[in-house]
Amino acid sequence: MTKLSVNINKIATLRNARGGNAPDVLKVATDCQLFGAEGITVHPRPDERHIRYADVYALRPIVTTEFNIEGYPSPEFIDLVCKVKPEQVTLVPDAHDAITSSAGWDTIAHAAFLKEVVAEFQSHGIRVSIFIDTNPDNIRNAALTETDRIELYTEPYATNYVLSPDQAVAPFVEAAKVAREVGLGVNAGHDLSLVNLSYLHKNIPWMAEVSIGHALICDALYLGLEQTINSYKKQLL
Ligand SMILES: CC(=O)[C@@H](O)[C@H](O)COP(=O)(O)O
Ligand SMILES: NCC(=O)COP(=O)(O)O
Repeated sequence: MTKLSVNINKIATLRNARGGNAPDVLKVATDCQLFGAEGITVHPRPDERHIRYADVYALRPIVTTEFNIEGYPSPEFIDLVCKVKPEQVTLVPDAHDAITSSAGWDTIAHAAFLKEVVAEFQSHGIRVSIFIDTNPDNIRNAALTETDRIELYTEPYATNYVLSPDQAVAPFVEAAKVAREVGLGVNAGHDLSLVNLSYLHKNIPWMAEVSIGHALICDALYLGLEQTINSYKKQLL
């Protein structure tokens, strides 16, 4: 079964817009799990523009499913993750000022660094996943770091899906097969949505987890908009 981990970054973006505590990130995490999410993902960025380091500590006791913390393994990030001890950490090669994640690791160029960081997290009992594109050499080299899993960076799949689902998914199926051959678990994420998720899952049913944020939170707004407007109209009768 492929688990759904809900990325709640965008809830924090909305909260931060006004400086108060609405929407409440902790309540949203609790409710996501109540409504069936099998994990909660956060990606604290250095500028704390959405999830803050303090949120990550506060979320730890709230997340009773699987807590997945994503980010670039800077000394501050490593310290945070080792203290919070999530079930999983996903290593992402983001630049300090990245708008969002836009590439996977070059696991050949960064082999020694990744191996060291993977070992450090695993020594704290934390499963490690490496964010990666579909290049088979990168995946084979990821296995040499002794990471537990990889997370396939699915933005190219999402972009190309609308042109040709078959062609879009093909490199991802090949990549997931290589990962399976070398003993790595497969996660996937970035720009997955109601439009493209089911096709990816049909083609790679052995994915362990997908983490979805942006589209899922947008859909939650749209799917809830009618009921919400009705509720407000009733206040004005
Ligand atoms: C690692 C990854 O795939 C990203 O999708 C990330 O978690 C999203 O980050 P932002 O919410 O900051 O765009
Ligand atoms: N790891 C991917 C993730 O957590 C969410 O990405 P997105 O759905 O916000 O693009």
